[in-house]
Amino acid sequence: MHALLSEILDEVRPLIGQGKVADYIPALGEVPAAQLGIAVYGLDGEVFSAGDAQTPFSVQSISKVFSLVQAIEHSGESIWQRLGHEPSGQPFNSLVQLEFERGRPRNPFINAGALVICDINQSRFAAPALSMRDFVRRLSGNREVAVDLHVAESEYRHRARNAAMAYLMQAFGNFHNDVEAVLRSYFSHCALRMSCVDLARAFSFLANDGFCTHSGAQILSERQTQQVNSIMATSGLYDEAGNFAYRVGLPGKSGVGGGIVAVVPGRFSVCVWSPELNAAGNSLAGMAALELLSQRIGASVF
Ligand SMILES: NC(=O)CC[C@H](N)C(=O)O
Repeated sequence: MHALLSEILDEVRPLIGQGKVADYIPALGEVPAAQLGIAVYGLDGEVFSAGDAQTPFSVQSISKVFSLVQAIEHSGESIWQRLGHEPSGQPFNSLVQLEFERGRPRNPFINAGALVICDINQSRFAAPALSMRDFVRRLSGNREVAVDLHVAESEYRHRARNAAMAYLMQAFGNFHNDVEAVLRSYFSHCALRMSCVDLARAFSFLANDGFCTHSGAQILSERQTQQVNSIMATSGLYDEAGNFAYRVGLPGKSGVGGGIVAVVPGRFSVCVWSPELNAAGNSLAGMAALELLSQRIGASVF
């Protein structure tokens, strides 16, 4: 597996230079582009990795999965009264659909949906940012995981679009807490810094019927795990979810920090990272690497 992963990275490395590092959040624009890493976490606890797999990066929208899992754990099925689980077919930060659909986001993996999930969690946790940090520390087994305060502050300073979504939902009666406080929580989740190894490990329970082997905890039921994976498969890569299903064929979730996590139920979880993005905001080399991995080992769920 180590050899296969190195081979795949060598094949996709020439793509670096063809994408663009996200700079609409200025602090993210400072990340050097020429980085590439991959880690696979097998259900028996074995880790395989290649390239910059130990380098922490900004998880960004990958945190939307952790937020959803926390919301399901603490608020259960009732969350679906506030948002849907349909693909949006729109960019992650789109506002148009939200107005047409009267403030009810399509799914938890676009920004509007993640903000509603953060609003739900804000009502449950005294210190949502700390609860999230501790949750991902447990899931990843890495007590060093921390929030990059420089990125969180940069996101807050450039929050206009996310704030517009949250206030629009408030106007429709679908937002219950102070918008600025929820935005702070949301940005601190996005600004968590984790490596490919951390993320592959943290997602392993989704490949294992909800059971996290290294912490010995049942995080979600088997049924809830299938549901989260189904939403990743249909909505995890925004308006490119169809292309990801076609090319990679796995439940996955991307972030504008350049990370993409995917799970192969019953086998392993994988995280790939390269900061340059394509037009849909997904890692260009990362998508190509996952496509090759899925093809070579026959991992597509379809
Ligand atoms: N797609 C992403 O990773 C977007 C997350 C980013 N923090 C934002 O709100 O814009």
